[in-house]
Amino acid sequence: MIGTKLCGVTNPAIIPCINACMPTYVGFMFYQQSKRFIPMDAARALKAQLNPHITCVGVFVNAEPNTVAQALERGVCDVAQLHGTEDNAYIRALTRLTHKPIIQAFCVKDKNTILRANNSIAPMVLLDAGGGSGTCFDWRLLCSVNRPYILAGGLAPHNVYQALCTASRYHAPVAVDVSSGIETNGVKDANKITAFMHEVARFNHEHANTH
Ligand SMILES: O=C(O)c1ccccc1NCC(=O)[C@H](O)[C@H](O)COP(=O)(O)O
Repeated sequence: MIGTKLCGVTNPAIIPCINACMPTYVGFMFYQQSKRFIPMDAARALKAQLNPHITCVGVFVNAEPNTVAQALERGVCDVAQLHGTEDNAYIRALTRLTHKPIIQAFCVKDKNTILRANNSIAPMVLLDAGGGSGTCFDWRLLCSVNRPYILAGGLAPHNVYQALCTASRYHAPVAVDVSSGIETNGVKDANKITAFMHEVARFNHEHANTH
């Protein structure tokens, strides 16, 4: 079963739709320069309204390890996604402060990015095109992946099924991540969320015995 991560949630009005769809993860952007930035107090309030079986991911860009560890330890989020230039030394420093799960994001440009992701000491990597940009990378590069990963970057209801078909020829992701593709005019859109989740469920149903 391939999971789902709905990223950049800021609006309490979308929570009933998310609870009805039951994604694996919901992402909160704690990077102030992001147009999807949400303060930690507001994220905590949204988390309290989410079904407790949904895992909340805090997205950070080159934040101080202490800031990330505190958000995890105080329960603002369950998992930290590192979306800047954090390296293995940073991850070692963070894991001295917290044992909570970490996802390291990579903006895939070429095969070299995939090789760097393969060598990450983070328990999970997210392969993206550019943070929240709505653009895809060349999915054929996934032929070089040799570890569990989350697929991101320009996914949307119209292309997520095809992305999963292409990725699964090489190495299926554990989950797909989406942000821009479930928005209309910068706001999360219940119809697009439902359509995205439906497409992933369709793939899972049709490939039930192959992953
Ligand atoms: O979403 C942002 O604004 C963002 C800004 C800076 C770094 C990361 C950001 N998003 C992280 C995510 O996990 C997005 O879901 C991922 O990049 C995919 O975004 P999209 O291509 O828009 O689906």
